[in-house]
Amino acid sequence: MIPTHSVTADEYPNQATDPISHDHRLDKPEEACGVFGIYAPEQDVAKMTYFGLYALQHRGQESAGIATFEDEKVHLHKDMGLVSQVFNESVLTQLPGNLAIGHTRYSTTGSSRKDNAQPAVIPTRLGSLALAHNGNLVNTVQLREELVETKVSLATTTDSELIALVIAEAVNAGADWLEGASKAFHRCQGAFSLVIGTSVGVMGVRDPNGIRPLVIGTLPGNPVRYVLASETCGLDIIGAEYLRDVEPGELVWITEEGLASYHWSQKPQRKLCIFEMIYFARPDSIMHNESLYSYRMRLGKQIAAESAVDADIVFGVPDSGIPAAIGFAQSSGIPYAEGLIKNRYVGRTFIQPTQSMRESGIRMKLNPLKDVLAGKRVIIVDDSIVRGTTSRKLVKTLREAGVIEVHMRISSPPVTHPCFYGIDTDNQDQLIAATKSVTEIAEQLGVDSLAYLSRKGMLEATREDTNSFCSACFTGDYPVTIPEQVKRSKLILEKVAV
Ligand SMILES: O=P(O)(O)OC[C@H]1O[C@H](OP(=O)(O)OP(=O)(O)O)[C@H](O)[C@@H]1O
Ligand SMILES: NC(=O)CC[C@H](N)C(=O)O
Ligand code: SF4
Ligand SMILES: [Mg+2]
Repeated sequence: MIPTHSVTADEYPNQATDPISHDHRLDKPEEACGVFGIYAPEQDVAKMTYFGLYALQHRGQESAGIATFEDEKVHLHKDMGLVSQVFNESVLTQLPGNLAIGHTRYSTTGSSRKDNAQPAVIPTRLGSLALAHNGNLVNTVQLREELVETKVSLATTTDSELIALVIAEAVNAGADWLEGASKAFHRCQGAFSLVIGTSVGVMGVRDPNGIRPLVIGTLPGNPVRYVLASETCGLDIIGAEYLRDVEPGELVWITEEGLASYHWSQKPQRKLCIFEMIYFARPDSIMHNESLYSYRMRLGKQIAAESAVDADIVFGVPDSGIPAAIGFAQSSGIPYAEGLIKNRYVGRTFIQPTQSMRESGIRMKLNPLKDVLAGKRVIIVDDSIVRGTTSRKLVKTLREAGVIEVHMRISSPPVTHPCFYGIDTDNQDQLIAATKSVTEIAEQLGVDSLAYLSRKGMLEATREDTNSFCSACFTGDYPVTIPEQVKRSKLILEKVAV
């Protein structure tokens, strides 16, 4: 267990100790986070938040934190590590309150260190606010400059703290919580699904495009109490029932009076991240009234229809490639088998911060079943190829295990563009499909054949309006304009207008 300590909001540092220029990971997105919020005075809100974060652990594994509000008093505990390492029974008992918010982080703006862990707690004229953010702003530099100009001191190098500070600025200028928050959101550009705690209640907010998910649940009992979570798996774990999504451009305000809804943005236009559906969110989470497991199975069926090939067995790359592989097997009639066994104690390799950690992580994580594979023609299905690290290693491993033909099928299109909204698909020059054709990638990976899913197949399989998704990492068509200087940091191969 990692030793932890609890701090009150008053002890929270408010001096900038990590100037922007010293932070090598500023504006270098890596992943998306998990957020959770609950208003339930009759419950142990810290413990409920702990369980909610536990279910959202796949969204961020660097740090975790919980803030509870006990009337005017804020209790905050956060540290580096997994939820199970940061919290234990005795820490949780030091977090009493009527309401709580929580966060699991994968840093996207600001380095991975304790000061940058969330929730961010900021004092205001109306008392403290605590904020947990999933997403990534694209106007961080501009916001930071505006705040520095008004002599606001920064305690962290995250974009999330800036959101909290602009809310505080509006509140300190005389606005109430709701006015202050909606004023502040107009200054933020990019992806933000937020859960905000105050002494009065909990807010749930989504940016006008609803790029990152955020759902509302209800707890059984009288009066009805409300819960917010990044995904429905965060509701299931505490026995809350899924009510609905927070809508793009919506603010829900959960207090003793119940839940009130406000539409703070005049121009909401839904652009949910399609990568959440393909890979990032948990397969047991519900989006559009069905599990992502079902959507991913349909993707597998679709790629089987688009790129059939003869083989002896089909298997998926654990974990996230499995539903699509099952769909492929069902549709093609080729038997599904397990070809790789995953060491369940190794997490997501895609989200490791360095390439060498990713490389060693894959070997530790996946081991071939030689007796199943030897002498076979195999179809291996994965949800995505980003840098190509996983596939390159796996093909080598399969050949060593005696496989005679490797046919790789990917249940998404080639990733050609970086993400600026909170998932680390890396700089453009690191994306294998940004510089190579499918034939060249197949050669580099050493497969007998390689096929990706079509963009049309990916979008139509959602059974939703195909315009209601962000799919910029497959197209370069970014729904929220990226400032030129931010573009230049990652769109290395494109001609960026200056
Ligand atoms: O081309 P790459 O850069 O290697 O990235 C793509 C791989 O990373 C992800 O898996 P990961 O192992 O991170 O997580 P999972 O266990 O949820 O599948 C994804 O499912 C691909 O397998
Ligand atoms: N991955 C995320 O959603 C992280 C939120 C925020 N941008 C941070 O870096 O802390
Ligand atoms: S660019 Fe890709 S990963 Fe980023 S939000 Fe859009 S679809 Fe998701
Ligand atoms: Mg994977």
